[in-house]
Amino acid sequence: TQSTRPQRLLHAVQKNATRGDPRSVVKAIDNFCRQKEWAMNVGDEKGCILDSVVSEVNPVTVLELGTYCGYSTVRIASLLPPRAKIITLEFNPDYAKIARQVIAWAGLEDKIQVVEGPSGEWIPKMKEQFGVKTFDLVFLDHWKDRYLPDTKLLEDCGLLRKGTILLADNVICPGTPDYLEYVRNSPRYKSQYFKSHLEYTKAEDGLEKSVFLG
Ligand SMILES: Cc1cc(-c2n[nH]c(CCNC(=O)c3cc(-c4ccc(F)cc4)cc(O)c3O)n2)ccn1
Ligand SMILES: [Mg+2]
Repeated sequence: TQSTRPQRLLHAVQKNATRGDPRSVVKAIDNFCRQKEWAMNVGDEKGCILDSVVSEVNPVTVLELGTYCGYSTVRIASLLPPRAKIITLEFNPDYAKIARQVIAWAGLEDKIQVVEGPSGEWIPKMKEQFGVKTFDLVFLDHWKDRYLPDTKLLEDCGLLRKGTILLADNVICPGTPDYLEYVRNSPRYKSQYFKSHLEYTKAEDGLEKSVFLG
């Protein structure tokens, strides 16, 4: 039977990356997506902006919304201090299966928990299920129409603290206009736009970094 794109991406990792070497996993995925098939990873250009924000925040507890094949999960986890953890939510079970294998190839399974299911259902369970108090960093990279409702849900569930950083992918392409309007106009956030390009293309896209002011 025909393989899927995530399966072909995983095979490219297993063929070209070194086990236990997260940076080689990231490079193998970027090469596959640039030379063979486009895929919706944050990519290397926006990935460097992600790296700089993660290094600046030095988070202990990270929430990622939208795992896909685990590219940004591996990118973030490779920069975290030893006892830091990432919880990453993925809606599609086939993507989650691939992501777990990419994460294992990078040797980062101890830092990462892949959770399957819709963000709207899992966010209210974070405290009781995973013993989370508040998140230091939230990377929004899931369904674009869920960025705003899920940000409000995170606020209402007390999962954000003064200084929590929200970093949102795709705020231009595919675009998240209602989310942008909210974080740029709400007195509870200080926002900054990092102009870049849609992964592996010349189309404009960017990341929006927003600090929750409490
Ligand atoms: C827990 C939970 C998780 C999810 C969830 N899990 N996985 C995702 C993936 C979402 N990501 C995207 O759709 C996406 C799309 C594009 C794109 C596509 C086509 C184009 F032409 C141009 C750009 C580019 C990107 O960078 C993207 O990130 N959502 C959903 C709900 N609840
Ligand atoms: Mg994205």
